[in-house]
Amino acid sequence: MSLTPMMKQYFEIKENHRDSILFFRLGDFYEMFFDDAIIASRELEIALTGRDCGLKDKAPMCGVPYHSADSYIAKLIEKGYKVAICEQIEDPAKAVGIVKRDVVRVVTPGTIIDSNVLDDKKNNYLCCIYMNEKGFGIAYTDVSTGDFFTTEKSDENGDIISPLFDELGKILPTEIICNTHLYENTSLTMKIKQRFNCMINEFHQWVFDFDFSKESIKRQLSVVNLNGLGLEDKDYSVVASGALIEYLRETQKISLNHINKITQYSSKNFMTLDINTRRNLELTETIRGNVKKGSLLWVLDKTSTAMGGRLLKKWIEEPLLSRKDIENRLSIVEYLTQNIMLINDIRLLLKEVYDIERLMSKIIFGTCNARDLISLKNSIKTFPQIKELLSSLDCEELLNISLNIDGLEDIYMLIQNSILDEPPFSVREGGLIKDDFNTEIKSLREASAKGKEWLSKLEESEKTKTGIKNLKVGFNKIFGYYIEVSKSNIKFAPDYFIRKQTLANSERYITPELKEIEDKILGAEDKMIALEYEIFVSIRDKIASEVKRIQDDSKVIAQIDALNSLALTAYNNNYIKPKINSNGIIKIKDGKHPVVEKVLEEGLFVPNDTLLSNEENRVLVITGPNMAGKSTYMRQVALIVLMMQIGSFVPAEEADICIVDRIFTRIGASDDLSQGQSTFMVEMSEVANILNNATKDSLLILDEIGRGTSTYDGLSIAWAVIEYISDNNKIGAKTLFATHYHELTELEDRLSGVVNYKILVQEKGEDIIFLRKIQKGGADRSYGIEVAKLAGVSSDVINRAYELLNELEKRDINKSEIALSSRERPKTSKDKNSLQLDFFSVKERNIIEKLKSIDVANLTPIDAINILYKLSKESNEI
Ligand SMILES: Nc1ncnc2c1ncn2[C@@H]1O[C@H](COP(=O)(O)OP(=O)(O)OP(=O)(O)O)[C@@H](O)[C@H]1O
Repeated sequence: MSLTPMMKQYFEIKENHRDSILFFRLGDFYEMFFDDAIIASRELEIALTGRDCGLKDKAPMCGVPYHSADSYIAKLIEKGYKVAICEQIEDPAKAVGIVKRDVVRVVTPGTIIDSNVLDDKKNNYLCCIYMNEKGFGIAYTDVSTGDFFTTEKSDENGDIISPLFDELGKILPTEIICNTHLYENTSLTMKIKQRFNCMINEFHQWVFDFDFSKESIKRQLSVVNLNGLGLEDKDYSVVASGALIEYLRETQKISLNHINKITQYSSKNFMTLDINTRRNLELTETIRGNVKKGSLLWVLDKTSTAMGGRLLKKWIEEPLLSRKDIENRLSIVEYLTQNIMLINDIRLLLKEVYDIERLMSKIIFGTCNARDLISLKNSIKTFPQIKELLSSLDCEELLNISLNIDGLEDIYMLIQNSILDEPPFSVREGGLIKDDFNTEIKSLREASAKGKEWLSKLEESEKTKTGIKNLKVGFNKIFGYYIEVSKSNIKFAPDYFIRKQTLANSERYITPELKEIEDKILGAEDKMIALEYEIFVSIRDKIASEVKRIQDDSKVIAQIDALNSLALTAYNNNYIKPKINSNGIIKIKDGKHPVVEKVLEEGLFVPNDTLLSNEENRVLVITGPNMAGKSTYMRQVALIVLMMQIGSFVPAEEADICIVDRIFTRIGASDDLSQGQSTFMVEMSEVANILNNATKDSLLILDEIGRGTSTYDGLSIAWAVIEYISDNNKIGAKTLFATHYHELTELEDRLSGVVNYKILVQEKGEDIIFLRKIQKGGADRSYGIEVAKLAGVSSDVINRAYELLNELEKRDINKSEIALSSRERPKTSKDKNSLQLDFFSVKERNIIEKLKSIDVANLTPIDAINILYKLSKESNEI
């Protein structure tokens, strides 16, 4: 027994696409066979059947209709498979023997372009990593928009893994291809896969070659050399970019002309945010639920176009470091906020602009329809007005952008003159092209219309001839045109009526004359459909040749949309324009958390001030009861700084902020538990990362460091961390440090730059009232049991907890007396007295110091009484 010719062809094609599920086109279906069929039938929940393949057993088979294939492909991609689409590549009518077939495209998570599957306001990145011991290059592209970026990092002896993760945390690719060096590091690839929830595969090692890559880039960009592309001395970037282009060539099979620019950037241009910080600050999605609602993006995004939405998201992910660039964005936002009418006008105008960035890729892939072209036409119509707006905003000067509208009029007129105003979705069923655009279309349409006139005349004459009043001419796809006669009138049907179909209540006939008319009508319609499609494709290709210009214009529109969105948010929420300083100060008056403020009922959010500097206010140790608002306050400061650095106004009454190079956060438990690390281990590795990478220009948000282990270990770690961070010779970074270890408030007196802050609560009987106000000083209690009570923990447990607390506090006092006497004192001073002072609390020490300074011998009795009264009052406040 041997394989059928078709199965032979199947195996030959499958051989080259072993890692993909092969969609094999047979008529109106894509069929899958053998293992592919077993997998697909399980994943898509479709029936598994069998097909004779020339062997003893039938081949397992399942299939999906051609017309609804997109949704099935999307489902498989979502489940982590690649799908190779195999089409008939010659006209079956002209084929000699078996019709030729080949794979026309491999769809992977990173190369999907179906707009039903992609999120409008999110890029879908395919990423290539080239890595060796000394460094890495990353190139990534969004095939649906044509964006292509690359960056690299090399460090002979340093850490290249953290920067790699930082970059990936920003890109969040859906698919990664990499070289063998990285792929063989299975623990690293596993970590990448789990952390970023993406597909990661090795690509041919021979592709990761500098000269080969150089040639690939030159071919893709149609340039003779790489000069002026920013890729000089960027060997890692060149190799990663070349390999990525090669992967696209291999999977997409067509030349992707919309990818015509490579943007090389350095991480030094943007604030570095590691993946934990992005998550903790909930920049683009929430920690719980991973949804946009509740994130900073949710508050800031008032964009009108999908392109603007995607760009704003990118801005939030890449806060700027250049003061000039930030100020330029801010000044446009400021101008707009002063002209709310202008903001609204821009919004109205931009609402008419379609996602032309993705539309151009559809044009390149040949998947756009006539409606898309109408949308393009309507978008282009707004361009002259948008251009005018840009010049009124000084965008050309401030942002160095301008809208190039030369020649777009031709595209507008081409679509206007050719495409009907409301064409169907399908481009293969006619009804696309205007009569006047093409004389042949006009005469074919006339012939078809005339045919329909003949038909109605024929109907009338047959009614007269036969006397059957309710006789009618109809059409269906299988039998074509027919004459229908109801059951009760069949007896009047003449002999020249040839029976074609019998229905329950009627009989259908044809006549030689009807057949003749049908041939004329259908012949004209078939020809017309074919011609309309041909004309449509030629128009599409003509527009494709303008891809670069339209893409550049779409980028300009995205910028104005993103700025307008920032302005509208600022206007609606009464944000203010932040000042930028170069002296390392973060000074905020009545700052608010942009998201919590929106979630709470209007007026309920309590604003707070902040003062951080390189000197006395470097590290703020923040204490306060559970639920008081410590985390909210710290995040609010980080978000206000970050908003300023994307060029946004900020939620505050006044803000004078310095540019920070990085924001680090260590908050709560991460989800690395799946990777076999304990909560505490994760916490400590995050702390290690911060201590290793923070600089004096960084902003650190540290929430309850050390709480993941025993009290004394945790306290000691937290203490040591503050010492290290506050030391100008080590890090000296501006830090907000929230803690329930009240012992840490002692550091205010020991370390320069450390200041205590507490968030106030008011005790009312057994209850506490959260005031949400921050104030200088340290808190004395955590009120954990009161908060547990508020949370609804049963009174039995609460009462028992109070009992235990009393018990433990008593024990703790005894223990701390012992501990204090055995604790090794810091050897900071040789002065015996000052060493002994360490035995006392800060307030006690202050009192002792005051007493020491009083000349007791010369005091009058009244003075002595007054002093003792004052001191006893102070000590009562302890
Ligand atoms: N300034 C504020 N104004 C009004 N409500 C606030 C404010 N800050 C925080 N809240 C509310 O208080 C809740 C608790 O705040 P948050 O989580 O910051 O407390 P916390 O002190 O960090 O608590 P814990 O120590 O238990 O982690 C928030 O969910 C928010 O609704």
